[in-house]
Amino acid sequence: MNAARNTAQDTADDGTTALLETATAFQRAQLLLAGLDLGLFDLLAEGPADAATVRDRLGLHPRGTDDYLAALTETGLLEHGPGGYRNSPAAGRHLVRDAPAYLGGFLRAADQVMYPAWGRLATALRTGEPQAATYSGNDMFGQLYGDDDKRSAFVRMAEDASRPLVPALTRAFDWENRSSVLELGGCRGNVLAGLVAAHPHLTATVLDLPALREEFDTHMKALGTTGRITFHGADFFTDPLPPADVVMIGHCLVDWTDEQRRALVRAVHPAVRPGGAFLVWDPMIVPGAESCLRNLIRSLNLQLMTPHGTNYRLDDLVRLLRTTGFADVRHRPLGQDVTLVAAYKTPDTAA
Ligand SMILES: C[S@@+](CC[C@H](N)C(=O)[O-])C[C@H]1O[C@@H](n2cnc3c(N)ncnc32)[C@H](O)[C@@H]1O
Repeated sequence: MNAARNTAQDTADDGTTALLETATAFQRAQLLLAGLDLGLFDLLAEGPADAATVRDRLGLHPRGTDDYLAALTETGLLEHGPGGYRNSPAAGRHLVRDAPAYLGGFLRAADQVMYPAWGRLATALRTGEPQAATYSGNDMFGQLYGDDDKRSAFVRMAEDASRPLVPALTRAFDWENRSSVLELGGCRGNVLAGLVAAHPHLTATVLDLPALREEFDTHMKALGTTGRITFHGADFFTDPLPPADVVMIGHCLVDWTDEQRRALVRAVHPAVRPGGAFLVWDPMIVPGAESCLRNLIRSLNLQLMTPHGTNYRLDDLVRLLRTTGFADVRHRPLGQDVTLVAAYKTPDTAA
């Protein structure tokens, strides 16, 4: 055997390095998730600390602490200077409890629910069965919402995923010329709260399962928006949908099968007032787009996490909206790999 063939250069060039990095990507994920679990980023939000202080304050064993902090520094999540370790700006914004853009709800779900389920991807691919340990059977929302901790964890995860989209959503549509908006699956009203803050003339309604009413009331109180947004407790598959100029649904159609998506879109059409619009935002699969791999992975995540969910193709949704009777369908990227689709209904000219 030629020893020169074993150089790092050779193995990198034949794809070994990239392949091994992919195979061990869970190790990098745990660098971040363990920091969250340990409270490291909260500690460093108080001020810089050296390794000994971190060890003492978090009760860590000396064996791994130095390497761990050095590794987090290499990832860019920590910075190291004269005062010791400190959070990077991104860690300070997103990994510190009480920071406005804290992503702990999503990251804890990633750690505690998604991470173990991804270890069973092969089983899911063989059986088609979800692998989340948080519910069983088909009534996912019924089971999650029947347990205070699971409901709270789910709601926070969902909000962390949609919160970064709100500023773009307030700008990506002509809200000024509409007066009412109904959000289907609008959860605790977090997205609508951002929307009405930017467009105070809007009359806004969240339609979501009745089990979320209390969460909604508490959240509106916390945001200081009580009375500004109405909660309509209903099942969007079986109950009548109240009419609005704009009906909106986000991070939601992905939870269902193609057949359920078709049924929901058909139910929405009569609820959109003439001249109004139906807005859908989701991490849709757009072949050839830079987001394609990430959204295919998100689709597999939905297959692990939900009884029915998959991401769907943008083209399929556009076709469905046109065949349902929407006159004009447009789309644009919203950020975070999410596409916003706006389907317009023709104005009523009979009057
Ligand atoms: C993934 S969450 C998205 C929440 C919100 N749109 C966001 O992006 O933050 C899906 C939402 O759909 C709601 N939902 C699920 N099934 C529903 C049904 N049959 N009728 C009404 N809402 C439903 C859930 O309660 C949940 O709030």
